[in-house]
Amino acid sequence: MKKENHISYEYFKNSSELSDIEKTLFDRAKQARENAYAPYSNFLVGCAILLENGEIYSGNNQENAAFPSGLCAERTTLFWVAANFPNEKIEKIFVVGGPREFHEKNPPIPPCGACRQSLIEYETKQSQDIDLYFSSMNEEVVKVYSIKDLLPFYFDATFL
Ligand SMILES: O=c1ccn([C@H]2C[C@H](O)[C@@H](CO)O2)c(=O)[nH]1
Ligand SMILES: [Zn+2]
Repeated sequence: MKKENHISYEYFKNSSELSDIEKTLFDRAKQARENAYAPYSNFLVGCAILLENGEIYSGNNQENAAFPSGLCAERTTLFWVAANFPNEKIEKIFVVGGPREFHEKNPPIPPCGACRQSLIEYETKQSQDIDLYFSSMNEEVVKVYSIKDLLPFYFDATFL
């Protein structure tokens, strides 16, 4: 039996199409990207997280001379938020990435597989979907309505 799994997502040609809170998140993620510690890849990523209490927290990728010891912007920010506000639900996450020397053609940067798995953990835990936006510096934005849409057949605690 063949089955299909489709996802819906939103595409913004330019950030001017975003709502005010979305623009704020985009700005915060871009600011955080400036402080990324990425001397090895020169690929800078910023992330901003909106909690249900209205607070916004941001972070960026942190690399290491021992390459696998570094961490992506999404998990750096997510783990800090989860460590400090374990009971606040996450409403929206905005990710902005691209090479240090940015080119107009650089596409929106989606979270890597490991980050998708970590993000799923917290979406499942809070029993509320998270809007995830990802963009490049050229202002094109993709929005998905749940982390689950980025990770079909995801593994979570229900299997344990
Ligand atoms: O969505 C992504 C993709 C990559 N990176 C980081 C990891 C590494 O530091 C650099 C190059 O992969 O970008 C992120 O932070 N988030
Ligand atoms: Zn990642």
